[in-house]
Amino acid sequence: MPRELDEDDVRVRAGRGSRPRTRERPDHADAVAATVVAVDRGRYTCHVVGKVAAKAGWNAGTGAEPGAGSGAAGRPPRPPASTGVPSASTGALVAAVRGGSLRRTSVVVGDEVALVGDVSGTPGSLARIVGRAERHSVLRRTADDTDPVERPIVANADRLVIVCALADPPPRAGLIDRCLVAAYDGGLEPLLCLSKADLADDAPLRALYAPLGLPVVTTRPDADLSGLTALMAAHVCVMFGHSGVGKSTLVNRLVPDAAQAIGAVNAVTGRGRHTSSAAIALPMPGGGWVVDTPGVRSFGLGAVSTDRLLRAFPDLAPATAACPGGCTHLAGLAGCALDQAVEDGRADPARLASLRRLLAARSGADPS
Ligand SMILES: Nc1nc2c(ncn2[C@@H]2O[C@H](COP(=O)(O)OP(=O)(O)OP(=O)(O)O)[C@@H](O)[C@H]2O)c(=O)[nH]1
Ligand SMILES: [Zn+2]
Repeated sequence: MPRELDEDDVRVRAGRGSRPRTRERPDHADAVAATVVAVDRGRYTCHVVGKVAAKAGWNAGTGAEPGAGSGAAGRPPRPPASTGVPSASTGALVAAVRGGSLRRTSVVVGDEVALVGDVSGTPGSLARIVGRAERHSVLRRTADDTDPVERPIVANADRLVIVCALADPPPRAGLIDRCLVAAYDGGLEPLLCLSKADLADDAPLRALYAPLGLPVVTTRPDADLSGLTALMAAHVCVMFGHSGVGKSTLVNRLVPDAAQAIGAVNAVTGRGRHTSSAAIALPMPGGGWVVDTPGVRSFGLGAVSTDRLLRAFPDLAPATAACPGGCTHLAGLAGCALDQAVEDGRADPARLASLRRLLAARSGADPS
């Protein structure tokens, strides 16, 4: 796998001990570890979590992105260990820019980074990001389904909370399906949050998603959020959903001082939130983080392959070995071995129907 050189490589391979240190080749022994909580036009707001403990795992390269190869294997996903979830009680917020060696490395909300320079966090100070830890998950989308360029949105999140209103706006299963594909693809555990349960019945959507075995919770203004908080506590959770489904309302209930926390981030970047594309991580009072993302209309999946999606269905994937070459496994195709597997009782028809819905969502067959 290709890997970009990081600054450690540069130092080791240069091999000239007497070489004077320059601004480009600093000694990063004193780097501090931080988590990126907001990104705004080249400015990174970082939450300092302590000293960089070990150099292993810190690099400036992007070669081994999870999801693209290994990360989403073996679905359904296991709940991740909560170790490494930054605690809200530690650390200052520091503004930073990417160091030169990271110019071609993506850094997004949730990335763990190494900072040098002015890490005081005092107004006007600016630190430099000189390393980015390997990611264990990446939520990514493409601009549209024909766009092969993946754009990471959030790194290292454990859970994708797909927020879907039961009414106003009416639920769009197509968008839920696409979010599910992105979660399975990126190594996040999806959960479905059906909001505005005071307005409509949740039974049809629950029935639709039952075969996938994912947690489903409903929320409404007149009931507490204990079901949702139990699933989110101590995890890094991305909230995602169509505009108007009630995401901000939920974030404000999950993080009672959300407005204040967002204000603190804005004060650090000094720029204000860039609403069209910015994600922001906010610490939850009970531990863990909620990453709020702007409402979307669609979710491009141009870079997700059939094989990567199939890994989310370990019960069905083996049967596809008998498919004709290039089989898309969509319904109505002659020779798709998944139909035979259902006929033989080796596969659950409801699971196959769900897989095919996601495959169709991925390939753009669904207009959502
Ligand atoms: N009836 C009902 N209305 C709700 C509920 N949650 C939110 N709303 C209303 O739905 C509207 C949209 O809520 P927001 O929280 O702004 O939605 P959003 O998903 O953050 O929207 P964007 O900011 O566009 O992404 C507001 O008028 C809320 O008051 C709910 O559980 N029930
Ligand atoms: Zn097939």
